[in-house]
Amino acid sequence: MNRSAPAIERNAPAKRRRLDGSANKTNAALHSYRSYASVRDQAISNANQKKRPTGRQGTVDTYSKNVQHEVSNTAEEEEPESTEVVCQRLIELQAMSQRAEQLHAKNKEKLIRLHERSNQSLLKEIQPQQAKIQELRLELERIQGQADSKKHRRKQQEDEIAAAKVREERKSKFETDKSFQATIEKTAKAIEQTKLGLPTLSARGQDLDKRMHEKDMALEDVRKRRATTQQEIVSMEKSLMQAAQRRRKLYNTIQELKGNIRVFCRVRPVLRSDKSQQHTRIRYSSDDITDTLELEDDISSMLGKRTTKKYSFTFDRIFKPSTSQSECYEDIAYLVQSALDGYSVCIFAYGQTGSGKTYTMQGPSTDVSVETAGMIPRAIEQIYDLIQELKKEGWEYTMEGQFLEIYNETIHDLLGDPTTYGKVKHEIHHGKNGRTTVSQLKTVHLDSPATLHAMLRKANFNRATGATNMNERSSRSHSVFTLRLAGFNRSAKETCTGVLNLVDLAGSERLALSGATGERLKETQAINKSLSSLGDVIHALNNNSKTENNAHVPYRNSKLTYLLQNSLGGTSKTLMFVNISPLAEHFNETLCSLRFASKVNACRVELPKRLLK
Ligand SMILES: Nc1ncnc2c1ncn2[C@@H]1O[C@H](COP(=O)(O)OP(=O)(O)OP(=O)(O)O)[C@@H](O)[C@H]1O
Repeated sequence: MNRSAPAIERNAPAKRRRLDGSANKTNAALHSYRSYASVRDQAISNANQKKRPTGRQGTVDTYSKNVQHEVSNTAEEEEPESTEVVCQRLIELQAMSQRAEQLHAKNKEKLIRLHERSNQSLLKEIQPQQAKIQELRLELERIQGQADSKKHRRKQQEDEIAAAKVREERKSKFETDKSFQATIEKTAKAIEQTKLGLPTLSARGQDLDKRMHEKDMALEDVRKRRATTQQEIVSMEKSLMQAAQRRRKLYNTIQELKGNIRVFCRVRPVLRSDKSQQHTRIRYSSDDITDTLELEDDISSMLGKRTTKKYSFTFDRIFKPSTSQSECYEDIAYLVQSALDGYSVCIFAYGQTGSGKTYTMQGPSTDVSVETAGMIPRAIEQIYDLIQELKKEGWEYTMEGQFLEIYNETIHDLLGDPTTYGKVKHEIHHGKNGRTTVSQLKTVHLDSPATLHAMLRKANFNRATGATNMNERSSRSHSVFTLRLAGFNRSAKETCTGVLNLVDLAGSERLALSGATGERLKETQAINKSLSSLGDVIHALNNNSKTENNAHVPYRNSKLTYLLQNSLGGTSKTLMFVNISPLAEHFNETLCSLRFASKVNACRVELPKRLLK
């Protein structure tokens, strides 16, 4: 309705214009007819005036003439007509006039009707529009009214909210004030009560203080008793340790008396650089005297049944992967002391490549520190310290070091000129006094730890010469560090000489290496020869100890066994480190090394004797 109302309003003027047009046309026709009728009426009236002065007949004639004259004047100048014609004409004119009048009236009536009709239709058309307009107006007014009432309501609400806010603020202020007042009152009451209870509290406080003091005293007493107990525990632990040490020493002495070569086993940790991180399952156990390790291996039978096979080995000491260099050294320190006491001591490391022989003997190839230093630097350090101690008892010591390498069954002087390798022949001699010497070896006088470190650096450098890398060369040759100690006690007129041999053997897995050619084949054959000779020597020594025979021991079969003759079967104090890898992929090689070490452990050698000059 709202949308159609303006349309109707828009169309109304056009319709009005159309109706006005037709009314105008009728008016124009009426106007022209009226002009014509007025001219005619004027003529007739003129004619009548002219006729009136005379008699009736004369009047008519005059009138006719005048009319004729007037008509001719009015229309055109015509020929004078007869009265009859004029009358006739007049009658005609009158008839015409009547007809015109009638037409006029008719037209007028028609026009009026037309007007009325058009007005009515207009009215009809306008009426609904007006009604709509009215409706719209009413709607507008209603909406306006609603808007106004809403506005009014909103205003009222706003006013109410503002009033409520004011009320709320007043209320909260009032409540805050009230609660504040209540708190003040409460606090005042509490203060009052506290004041009243103060004497009781102070009495209770004193009582508490007294009890606290008593408890403190009791605690102190307990502390004292605990400290005493702890001291007792420490001293008991100490005496237990001492007892264990004594038992071990005793055991060592028994072993020495029996002539056994002692064996220490060391398991290296899994390294980040190891390709496979899967390790062998190893169980460790120990009693007061020996340590045992048990390797576990899962075996599948032909029928697919899986069983776990265990391999158990007992050695004098077993060092777990977590054992530090210093812990390892603690157990060989007494041997180093023996070298100062005039014994020949030999410590050698056996194991496959990468099992930690060089690490044990010297320390890591990089980042050597006080913690990671191996057995050689620690031994020298200890010897220096002991020499200082023994000075107080009148002993003067000198130390000399030699470092050789057995590579392809040839001895190289690691402290000499590497360009002369293979050109200089080094001979091994065993003296009657149990001393072994090698000819043409450079001897370094070790008067300070610094000279020792310089010597080790030079030996390592020479060992690396000609090899693709040091680790490779170290696994393909045996290295022997010899420390000779000569002591003289001026006041006691006593002398003593000791020897400490520290041997890092070639990788034992090389024994199984096959398919090598050229230089590698030669190396493999040489390592095979020396390590299998070592095995043969151990085997023969074992047999001798079992049968109590003194059968031939094939020391001369390799440079290594010949060099170590006095250490293996002689009067030396010998200790072997069997280094093993923790990795599952090296399980078989580990097993071989442990079996070999067990045989070495069972070997009986001659009783150690002090070396004489
Ligand atoms: N107990 C250990 N703690 C930490 N790292 C070790 C330990 N034992 C060995 N390693 C590391 O394992 C790697 C191999 O050790 P090492 O070179 O001593 O073996 P190796 O048996 O002497 O080998 P090769 O026969 O080739 O001379 C080195 O990187 C070494 O630093």
